[in-house]
Parts: sequence; C-alpha cells; structure tokens
Amino acid sequence: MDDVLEELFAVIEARKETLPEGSYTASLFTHEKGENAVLEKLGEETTELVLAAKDDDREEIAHEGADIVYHLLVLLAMKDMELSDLEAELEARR
Ligand SMILES: N=c1c2ncn([C@@H]3O[C@H](COP(=O)(O)OP(=O)(O)OP(=O)(O)O)[C@@H](O)[C@H]3O)c2ncn1[C@@H]1O[C@H](COP(=O)(O)O)[C@@H](O)[C@H]1O
Repeated sequence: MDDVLEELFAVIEARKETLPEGSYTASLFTHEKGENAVLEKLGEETTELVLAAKDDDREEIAHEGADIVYHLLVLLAMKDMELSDLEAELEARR
C-alpha cells in the first residue's frame, strides 16, 4: 500500500510540474479545473462512498475509496504538502 501511494504521489507531483496535455491530473492543476474541482470531486465521491457502504457494495466501496485517496493526494500536492505530512499525522495517532 505504501509503495502504491508513494508511486502515485510521485506521478501526481510530476504531472503538476510538467502539465502534460491530455492528463486529467494535470488539468486539475490548471485554471481549467483547479482546487474547486478537486474539492467538488471529494464531496461527490464521499457521498458515493456512503451510498456504497449502505448498499454493502464492496466493489463500489473500493472504487470510491480509491477515487477519494487519489483526489486527496492531488489536494496535498496542490497545497505543496508531502505524503509524509499525512503519514506523520497517522503515525502520531498510534
Ligand atoms: N488514480 C487516478 C484516478 N482516479 C480517478 N481519476 C479520474 O478522476 C476523474 C473523476 O472520477 P469519477 O469516478 O468521478 O469519474 P467520472 O464520473 O467518469 O468523472 P467525470 O466524467 O465526472 O470527470 C475521472 O476522469 C477519472 O479518470 C484518476 N485519474 C488518474 N489517476 C492516476 O493518475 C495517474 C496519471 O494519470 P493522468 O491523469 O492521465 O495523468 C494514472 O496513471 C492513475 O494512476
């Protein structure tokens, strides 16, 4: 899990840096979409996750959960934060 998150975060940071054409991730870092689009997605996906949980739909829970994690990592990159900021917070709670 750690590796997947680290790799995904590295890809997101690279998209932020190079803004390649045709990349959804890159579009989130431009005026085309921006922070509001990320926050909107997080809101929508959280509602979808709640509905999936109510339906006991495990496949959908995993799908929506992954969408949320991805957009959360985009938000961290947008705020010039690191994955370690999230990890430090989780570690501190153990
Ligand atoms: N993990 C993701 C990921 N999760 C979700 N999404 C995109 O997030 C968008 C919104 O997800 P939704 O589930 O709401 O999908 P939807 O309802 O079809 O979306 P809309 O039509 O409303 O945009 C979709 O366009 C998805 O493609 C992602 N896009 C990219 N990644 C990762 O980012 C990497 C870089 O991808 P690029 O964005 O192509 O650079 C990829 O290799 C993946 O690892």
